[in-house]
Amino acid sequence: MSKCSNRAKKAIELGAIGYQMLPHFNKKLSISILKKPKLQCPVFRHMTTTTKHPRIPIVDLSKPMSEISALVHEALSDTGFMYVRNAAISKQHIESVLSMSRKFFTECDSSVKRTVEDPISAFRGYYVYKGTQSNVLHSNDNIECFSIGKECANPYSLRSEYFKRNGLPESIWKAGISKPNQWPKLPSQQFTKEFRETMQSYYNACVDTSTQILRLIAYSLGMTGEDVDYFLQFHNKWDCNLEPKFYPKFSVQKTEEKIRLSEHRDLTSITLLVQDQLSGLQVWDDHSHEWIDAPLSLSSGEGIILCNTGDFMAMWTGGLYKSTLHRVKASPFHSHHGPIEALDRISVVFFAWPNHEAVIQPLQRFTSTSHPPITCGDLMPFCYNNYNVSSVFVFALLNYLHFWRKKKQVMMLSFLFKVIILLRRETNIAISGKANSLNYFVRKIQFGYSVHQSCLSQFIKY
Ligand SMILES: O=C(O)CCC(=O)C(=O)O
Ligand SMILES: [Fe+2]
Repeated sequence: MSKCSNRAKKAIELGAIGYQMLPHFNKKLSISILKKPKLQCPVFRHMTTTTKHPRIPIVDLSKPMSEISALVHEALSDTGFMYVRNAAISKQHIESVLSMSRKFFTECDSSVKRTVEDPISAFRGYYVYKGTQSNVLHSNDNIECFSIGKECANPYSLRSEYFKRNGLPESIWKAGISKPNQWPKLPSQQFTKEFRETMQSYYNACVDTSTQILRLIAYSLGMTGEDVDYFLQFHNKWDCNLEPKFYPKFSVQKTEEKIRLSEHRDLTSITLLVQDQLSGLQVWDDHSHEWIDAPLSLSSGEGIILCNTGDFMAMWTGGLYKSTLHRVKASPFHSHHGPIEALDRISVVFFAWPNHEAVIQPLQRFTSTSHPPITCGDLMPFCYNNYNVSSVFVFALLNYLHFWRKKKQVMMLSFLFKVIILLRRETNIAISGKANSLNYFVRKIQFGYSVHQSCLSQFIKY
């Protein structure tokens, strides 16, 4: 595995830039399209064996920070992943959020889910996406999601500062991007109430846990006293996202490994994850060039959760704390007769983001990396499905020109193809009654362009 021919490397390099270009297929992958992954060989990654690895340590949050910070530093600068125990999320929290999510996904029929459908994927409501972006119709990689944001009387206030500062009229962002949580009316009143209470209380427990971890991260970077709250100032609105996911079960014909969610990095400060099956999540290990299983079992008797640092933490720390590729693999079991079954799976993911208007700059000791400051909200549009089309369109176009100059023919064609798809989509949106004003259209293009400019200069070297 360590050997990667130059030809393969080159091919990967070409492929890597355009990788996961369409954010509406997988919305958390945005930054991955902006930087060349440091990874050597995605093709070979698929060929490697998978091993369980002791390199993801368990950090006990009940211990003093001085005792655990070295372990945190080691884990986050190594794989960017660690398990935490004794967090503000209890075992009961985990059990109830997993069982409520399972109940919602498996017992509610599509008519109930449709009432909370989130067609523009603004991260509040129910939606389905393809985890591997496969174009094969029968590919079983649909992932059902139910997403909630911070529950508050006026969710628009969470992002208004950012959007006003950027001169975007409320009509563009208010109804779509900053909409309230969409709570489903479930088959019984009891279920409806419990579902909502469980989700909200789990969200709050995630906020408390993220607070603990962000302080611990600051400490592990050498900050003491009041400075351990350094990262909290950027998160004080807790405008984050909680997302239970359902990976349906399916039959596979061959014994080949089946990926259910493609490799990606998270556009977060930190991500917190629980899953209801022992296995599924895998983490790419840059040292051994292998996928590491990150098993996570409830049966361990403690409320252990998996935490990883995302792109924002990597920016703050000049890449010292990693934003590492990870993916979800199916857990197949062999029935004595008939085909192989891949088990269904529930995971609940909490994406902790900074406030939209928060300016992200490397910490002083990492300023040699000299990224220009960028706000969190500048990057988030890559996550918004509908809203974001122009940003992606402009991005694709500029990348296309960039490659054209470098005479990278293969990618040119691929980008051209993507540009055509996006153009078609954009035109449809502009023509449909939803966005019939030229002003809206032009604004989106301008916004997309400015996002592209800042992102490109920010991440191309990263
Ligand atoms: O479902 C999982 O275990 C992982 C999900 C994930 O990585 C993501 O949504 O970013
Ligand atoms: Fe992820």
